[in-house]
Amino acid sequence: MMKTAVLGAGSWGTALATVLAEGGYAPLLWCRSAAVADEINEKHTTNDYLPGVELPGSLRATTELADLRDRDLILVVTPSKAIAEVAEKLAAVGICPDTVLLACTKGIERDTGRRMSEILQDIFPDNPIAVLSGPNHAEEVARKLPTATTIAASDHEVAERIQAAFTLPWFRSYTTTDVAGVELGGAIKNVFAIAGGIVEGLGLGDNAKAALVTRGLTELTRLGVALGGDAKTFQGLSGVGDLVVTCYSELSRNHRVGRGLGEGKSLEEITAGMGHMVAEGVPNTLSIYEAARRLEVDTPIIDQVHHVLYEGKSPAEALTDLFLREPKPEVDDRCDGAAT
Ligand SMILES: NC(=O)C1=CN([C@@H]2O[C@H](COP(=O)(O)OP(=O)(O)OC[C@H]3O[C@@H](n4cnc5c(N)ncnc54)[C@H](O)[C@@H]3O)[C@@H](O)[C@H]2O)C=CC1
Ligand SMILES: O=C(CO)COP(=O)(O)O
Repeated sequence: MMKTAVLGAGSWGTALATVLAEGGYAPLLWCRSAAVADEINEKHTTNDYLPGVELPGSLRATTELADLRDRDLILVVTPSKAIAEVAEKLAAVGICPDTVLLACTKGIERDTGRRMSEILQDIFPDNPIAVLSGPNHAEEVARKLPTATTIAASDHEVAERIQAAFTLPWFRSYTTTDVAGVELGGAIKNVFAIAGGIVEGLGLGDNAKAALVTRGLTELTRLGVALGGDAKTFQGLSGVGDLVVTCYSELSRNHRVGRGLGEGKSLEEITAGMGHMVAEGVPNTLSIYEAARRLEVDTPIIDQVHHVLYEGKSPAEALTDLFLREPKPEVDDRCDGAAT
């Protein structure tokens, strides 16, 4: 059986560690904080991240990166802004060349536009790199509520090995070789999750939400294909699946950011109230907006979320500007029937 570890003990890293533990993989969870590691080892809880959840006894925590040296599979689940720094530290302690690194963080690096798996591949050029992403709220996974996800690796055999570790009566995983598509869906949907929250905060109703999700999928696909993903992948769990779950769910931190903005709160006020929790859509809106501008892809909803977050535009004005754009057909015949 593979020896496993998880790098990053926030809600998602810990929830994924519970899946591995339930499958008999006895994961080692690397925590930045000694207090979090002690709580996990002594009480089998992590009340700041997954309150009310009893963690499996076979899940052990450590603060020593060197303890991860002998692992066959390492899940990387820090926030996107920390992934390069933590991965560099792991590289400095050294891991085996055949250790598989599985990126579970959702985001795109600003300035370089690198996906999380590309950051890992640059730091670990000889190691196999894979990605896990889907409609997966940590709080539900940790409570063993039925969940499906996607595992991507350019080498299908690697994806299948990981899939075996993520197959339980309540956790199902699917494989693909479209690494870019899976990662891009998870990162880009964060921006639409903020927009979904804005729709709720403004009290705009269900028609508006359906329009956002549908037009959002068109926009996500258009940008995702331009950035190297396969259009079919965006119809799957890591694309439309994740878009729907975060646009509709109160569990989504990005959704909560958007709702606060719609209710008239400032971004600073909202993020201060979220404590240690990351809403990746906040930095991701910048990196994704900038990537779209570099490629000259039309992204009207992403543009408006950017203007609300970073240019002080009011959500109501952003909505009016979206609706009063030049009228156009829903499907553009000039583009082989692709939605415009
Ligand atoms: N929470 C969820 O339901 C899901 C989260 N994700 C993604 O997983 C990633 C991690 O999110 P969560 O676990 O939810 O985070 P979280 O908001 O629960 O906690 C953040 C974690 O990151 C750690 N951290 C912050 N800065 C760090 C640094 N510089 N070095 C090392 N660790 C650092 C904190 O100590 C904490 O453990 C994000 O990219 C998120 O989008 C993906 C799917 C589901
Ligand atoms: O990605 C997620 C669910 O699939 C978690 O969403 P948030 O980061 O918005 O909480």
